[in-house]
Amino acid sequence: VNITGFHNILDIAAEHNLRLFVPSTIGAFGPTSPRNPTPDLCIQRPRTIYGVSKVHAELMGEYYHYKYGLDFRCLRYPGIISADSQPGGGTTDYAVQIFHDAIKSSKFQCNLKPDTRLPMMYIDDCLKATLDVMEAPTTSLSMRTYNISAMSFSPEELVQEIKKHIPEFQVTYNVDPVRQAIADSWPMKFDDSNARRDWGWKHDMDLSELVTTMLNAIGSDSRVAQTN
Ligand SMILES: NC(=O)C1=CN([C@@H]2O[C@H](COP(=O)(O)OP(=O)(O)OC[C@H]3O[C@@H](n4cnc5c(N)ncnc54)[C@H](O)[C@@H]3O)[C@@H](O)[C@H]2O)C=CC1
Ligand SMILES: CC(=O)[C@H](N)C(=O)O
Repeated sequence: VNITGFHNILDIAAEHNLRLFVPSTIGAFGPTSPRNPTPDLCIQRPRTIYGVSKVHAELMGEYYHYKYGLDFRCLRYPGIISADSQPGGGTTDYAVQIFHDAIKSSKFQCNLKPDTRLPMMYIDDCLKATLDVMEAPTTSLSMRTYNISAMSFSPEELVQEIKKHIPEFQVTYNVDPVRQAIADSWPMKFDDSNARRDWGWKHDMDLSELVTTMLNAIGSDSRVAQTN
């Protein structure tokens, strides 16, 4: 999807003079990238095929832009958190599963170390940034691939915020060495100053409001399910 399928998309977009958006990720960086903060432009040697495919997408999109004039736009998303979809097994998805388990049982087993800091963002901010960059005037874009950021937190910080709502909430840590190694190679904090300067990016939701929003959304879904 990120490589062969993407080549097809590039050719179709160039042929039909389309404006093309491609999501990249914090995973497009690796252990030799600066991590705190990680700027837009720095070394990118990810050690996952996911990250390699995303760097490929960023570079191919920018090649088509400079070579063929394709209006390619790309955002590096942090871990995206929403109540609308089940976690898909990603390295940041502990930060989605934790809310479901907190509501269901007030217990959660975390697969990352308590101090593993990663950039995160609520889905509404992700969608806002995507629409904003797609509607930005071309003349405002000094780059074609931008970091965007909202918050960075660790599992222990997230747990403390959830405990403000569910004091009995209990967490145990059963670290998954594969996901921990990936997380330890990713940015801890994003520098998104270029996006904020060029096209006015600004996030709306911080950690405290994220926890309130997610617990309310999943809590109400759970009550509806019980009623049904
Ligand atoms: N969820 C996250 O935290 C982050 C996501 N991203 C990127 O955002 C994009 C979307 O991610 P998610 O929504 O989390 O993924 P997801 O796995 O939840 O959704 C992917 C969707 O694409 C569909 N799909 C798969 N193959 C397809 C194909 N050949 N043709 C058409 N549709 C196809 C799937 O049915 C699914 O609905 C991905 O490129 C991912 O790398 C980047 C950073 C963070
Ligand atoms: C941050 C990502 O790109 C992905 N969702 C993951 O958590 O692995």
